[in-house]
Amino acid sequence: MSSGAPRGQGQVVRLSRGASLSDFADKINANPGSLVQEMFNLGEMVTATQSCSDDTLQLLGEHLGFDIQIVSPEDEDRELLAQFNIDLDAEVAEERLVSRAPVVTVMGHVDHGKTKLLDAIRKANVVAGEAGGITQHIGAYQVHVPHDGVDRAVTFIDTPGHEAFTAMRARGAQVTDIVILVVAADDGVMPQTIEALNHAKAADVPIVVAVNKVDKPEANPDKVRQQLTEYGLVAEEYGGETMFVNVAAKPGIGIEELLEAVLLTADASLELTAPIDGPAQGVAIEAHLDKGRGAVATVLVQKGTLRAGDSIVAGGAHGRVRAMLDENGNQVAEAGPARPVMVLGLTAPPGAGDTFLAAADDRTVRQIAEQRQARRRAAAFANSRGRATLETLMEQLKEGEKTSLNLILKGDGSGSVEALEDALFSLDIPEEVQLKVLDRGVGAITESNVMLASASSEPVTIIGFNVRASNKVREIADREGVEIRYYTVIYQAIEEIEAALKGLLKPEYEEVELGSAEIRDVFRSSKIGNISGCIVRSGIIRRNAKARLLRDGTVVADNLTITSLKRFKDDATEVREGFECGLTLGGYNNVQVGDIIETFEMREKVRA
Ligand SMILES: Nc1nc2c(ncn2[C@@H]2O[C@H](COP(=O)(O)OP(=O)(O)OP(=O)(O)O)[C@@H](O)[C@H]2O)c(=O)[nH]1
Repeated sequence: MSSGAPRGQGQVVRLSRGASLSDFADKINANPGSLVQEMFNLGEMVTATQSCSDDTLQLLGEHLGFDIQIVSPEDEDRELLAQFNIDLDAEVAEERLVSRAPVVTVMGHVDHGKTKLLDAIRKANVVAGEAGGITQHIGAYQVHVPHDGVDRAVTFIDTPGHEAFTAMRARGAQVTDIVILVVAADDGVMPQTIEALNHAKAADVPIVVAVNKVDKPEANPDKVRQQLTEYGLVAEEYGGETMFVNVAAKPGIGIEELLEAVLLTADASLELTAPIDGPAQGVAIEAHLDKGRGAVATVLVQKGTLRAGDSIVAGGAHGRVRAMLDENGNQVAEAGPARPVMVLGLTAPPGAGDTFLAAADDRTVRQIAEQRQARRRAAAFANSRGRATLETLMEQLKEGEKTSLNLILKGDGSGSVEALEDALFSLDIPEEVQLKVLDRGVGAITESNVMLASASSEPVTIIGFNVRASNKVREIADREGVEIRYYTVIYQAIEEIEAALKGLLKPEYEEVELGSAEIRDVFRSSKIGNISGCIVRSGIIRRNAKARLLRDGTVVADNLTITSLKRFKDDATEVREGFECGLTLGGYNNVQVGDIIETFEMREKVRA
């Protein structure tokens, strides 16, 4: 069947990642319908406006005789800047480089003392008599440390935890040079310690371990050292390369030693230099809208020097630097590399991790900002769904490509996660596939799991074993193109992964979520068992639909059916988001206030 789509003779067609057939059609002056038809002939049902995977675009391009070049958002931005003669990666002559302060992020398990440590570091450094002396939280601060008789600066990102770290990395911003991993000596290595460690490793950032709370009688700092060897962090005193420092953030003990360790680690493993002259470039750390002052953004200068009066663009915002303030609320006239400053004068708050740069004039920065905004709107519209899935893995294998299967495992108990991992690694894995588990942990699938997957250079699949992701986390996964697969029995997970590895994966049915409801009240009925009084949180709840019950993000019962559904006294077939209803789950009675009921249908999967 001929579609009337034009044929190319190897002409190059550049398409943005996640482009639709309609975008492709625009570039080759074709009717979008003709490309839909071509795809159909090739065995794929794709609509004209749906965002396509790289593979789909390549397949169609090859079929029609075009040389498809897919351009990433970062490349596009570089090209945009090149139109204004700006090259962020331009080589800088050696003699223009000066050494700069290391930029440090503090990560660790909940309550292990990240916030206290950041406070202690800042306090230890407040110079007596400094004007104002009132420190402000601006998202980052710099301290000065005497080191070998020289005054050295260290910059701290003042947002503890790995959320900010991964959010920035997901946007391609490498801000952190060193991670301080805080581990409480009375608690030892905990799940988020490992998570933080994995984030740092994935980013290839050296780690200094702060063994905190050593003032507590039950503190056991040696145990922390021992525990971390299992994760490849071997203390120097044990013959390894990682510096461990005992600290007590609350009374402020060991802070100087910790700063010393940061500088030693920086000097040993990093070459931290940047040009101090030239227009400033860097990253936005955090930003908000202030009633009186308008958009307020903390930026970290990475190259060049930022001055009051400069025209800057940060993400899709632009403006002229009206004033710059440091972490003590003092006005500063200029900020060089590794210096964080709060900037007033932007048209809107940029996103954390957005790059900023100073340019020649107001007109240039306005034009860059406008073009970025237009591009973001287009990208949001196309909502990239070019996701890597077990299915794509299988396709790659069929074509004999070498590939890797990267997983993050989350489960309802550490036993089940270990069992799953053991079973995975005992599979007969084909030579062409490298199986990697990037992270593992107990509990619901979190935003930070998704961000780690999204920031990874290779596609990552998150496996949820008896645990789920909240709607918000699911939305983020969709937006970032991260695949999440849920299982309730280990062998099913193993079977599917093995099938994908052997190129046999052919799931015929998929679960389509209908909606979710929260239990607000439980009524006991001697006749029909427990009735759950619910509010529908999303989608619809339908009678006879399949359901599962979640408590704190963990599946407590699966394979349930909504056997009766009522609105007030009347039977209902379905109840929509925002409305209340009463329902029963067959004979299942172990329901509690606060539980979430998720309902779904099994639908035949549309496959090429
Ligand atoms: N004894 C003692 N207590 C500490 C020390 N450092 C922190 N704490 C206490 O530990 C608790 C948690 O400290 P935070 O700094 O809030 O911990 P965090 O890691 O920032 O916690 P989240 O923000 O919840 O992740 C607080 O009650 C602190 O007072 C320490 O060195 N010694």
